[in-house]
Amino acid sequence: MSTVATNGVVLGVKLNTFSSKPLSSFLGKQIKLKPFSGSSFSCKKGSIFRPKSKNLVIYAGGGGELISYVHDIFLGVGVGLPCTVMQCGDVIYRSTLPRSDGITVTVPGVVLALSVVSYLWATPGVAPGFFDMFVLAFVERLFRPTYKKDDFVLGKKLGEGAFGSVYRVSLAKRPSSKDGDLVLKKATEYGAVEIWMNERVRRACASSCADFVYGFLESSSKKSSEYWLLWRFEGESTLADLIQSKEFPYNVEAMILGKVSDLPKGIERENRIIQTVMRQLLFALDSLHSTGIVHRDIKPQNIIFSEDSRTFKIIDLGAAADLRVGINYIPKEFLLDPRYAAPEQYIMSTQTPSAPSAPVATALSPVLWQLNLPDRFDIYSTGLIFLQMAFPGLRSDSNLIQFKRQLKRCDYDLVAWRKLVEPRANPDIRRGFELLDLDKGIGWELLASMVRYKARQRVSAKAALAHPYFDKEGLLALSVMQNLRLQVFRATQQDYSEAAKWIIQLMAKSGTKKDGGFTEAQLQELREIAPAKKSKVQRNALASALRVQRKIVRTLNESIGELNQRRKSLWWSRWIPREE
Ligand SMILES: Nc1ncnc2c1ncn2[C@@H]1O[C@H](COP(=O)(O)OP(=O)(O)OP(=O)(O)O)[C@@H](O)[C@H]1O
Repeated sequence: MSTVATNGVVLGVKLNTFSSKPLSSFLGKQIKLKPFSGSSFSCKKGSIFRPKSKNLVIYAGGGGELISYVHDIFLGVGVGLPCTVMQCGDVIYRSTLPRSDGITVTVPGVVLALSVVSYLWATPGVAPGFFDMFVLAFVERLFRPTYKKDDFVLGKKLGEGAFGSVYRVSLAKRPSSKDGDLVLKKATEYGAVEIWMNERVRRACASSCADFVYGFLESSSKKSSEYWLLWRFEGESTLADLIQSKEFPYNVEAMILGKVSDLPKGIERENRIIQTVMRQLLFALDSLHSTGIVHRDIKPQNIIFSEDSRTFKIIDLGAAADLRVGINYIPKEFLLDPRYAAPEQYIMSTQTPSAPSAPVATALSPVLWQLNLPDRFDIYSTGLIFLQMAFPGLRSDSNLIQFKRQLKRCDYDLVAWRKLVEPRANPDIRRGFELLDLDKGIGWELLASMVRYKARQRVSAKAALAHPYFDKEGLLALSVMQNLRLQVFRATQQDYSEAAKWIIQLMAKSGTKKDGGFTEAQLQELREIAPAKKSKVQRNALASALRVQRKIVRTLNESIGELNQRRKSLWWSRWIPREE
């Protein structure tokens, strides 16, 4: 396919009416054609074309094929590939061409357009990200109120972490406002990341996280510069405070519903309350993940109850990673809370190179997201919160850590853990299993799909929200569609490694040419079975070599990550306002 409006080598010319030059002088010459009006005209290679204003008939072909191919592809989107939508014959005369009467929709065109749109909108969303960064963020900056250090009157200290202190504050200019209707965090480290994440969240899914007001770099103090972050005061209690109370979950019921339920106290009522908390949590997480942010520090201490909206919201985005542009791509080990962290240390495989630059990271983000499923890190932590809500015995730090040790000994298999503890369980543990076993064990099923060793086998926040556990009437009242959904959910939660083994066995015939199938050696490769045991000395040498190799790869990855981090911090920290 070639477009005559591009440059090319003249393959043949034919005098039509009049020409002052001999025909042969054009042959094999590199010529430059000026695009004529409506230059989107194209035709098959070798076909003859007669420009209106010239007397030459030119065989199109030669150079410029690549440009014209790209040109044709773009023309093809939604319009159809040129010669499939134009009635191009072998010999085309412009005057005989049908006049284009708008866009002609073709199947390949629609498929191509849909594929491009789905890629651009797939999590974490390249296209919405582009709009967010270059339009929404810009417009927001024009209209948002700005603050500086002297605008605040500090109140009570709410918390002090390793990376900053948090205070209730009020505005100095508005003495009438109730003391402390704002929360201020003075962050020494990770403040810039937190400002970035909070601004992204405010634009994309404001209801998921605490209501962020403003963040800036305050460098006027004698100490090293600090990032100041400002939120609206959401409420007094975090989920950690609430679950530590003996009254949990009844203390949450009144807060969420605004009244106390008439139902008698018991596991059914408790289950309802826990369901509501889990639904709110998963909803917040789903919104966060849909916009490409992974929190990485989900724990009851970072879930605040918003008194205004009567919902639980997420706070503390200092350890979050923005997978849309690759900020905080490689996590810092010490940021992860060992009590709630998933077994994998990294949200992205260490084989995934650190994103080289924001545009490349953005363009690749849907692929990297699907390859690594980084959101499942938060799902594991949320599963542990679910577990703590169901089992009061696991609410203390020491018991949670002991549970994690037990689970590790059971190869992170929650079903195996249940088999281990249930026979000798105390009444508290037994009550927890009873609660999860309501409605044919639908709560247990959801929990087990969240707390899994392999990230890929964990359910996503969106899929968890669609789980029948959240249907008010319980499993017995499920409609046909809901039952179908449950079956689909169960099918997607299967571990297919056994099925894969079975298929491999089926494929294993004799491995001869006559019977077909794989040879034993080929099967060995497919099963990824370790090669036959080597001698002890050989094995030791091999193991040491592998260890060294892995260490080198890990160190390289981490250093590249660090370097990129520093390089990247240059571009995105320009978005963070500084105090004037
Ligand atoms: N928007 C808010 N409304 C009400 N309270 C808040 C808000 N944000 C934070 N807090 C309170 O401040 C405390 C500390 O907040 P945050 O976890 O963000 O700080 P941090 O310095 O990262 O703490 P840590 O290092 O302990 O995690 C929270 O536990 C919560 O009680």
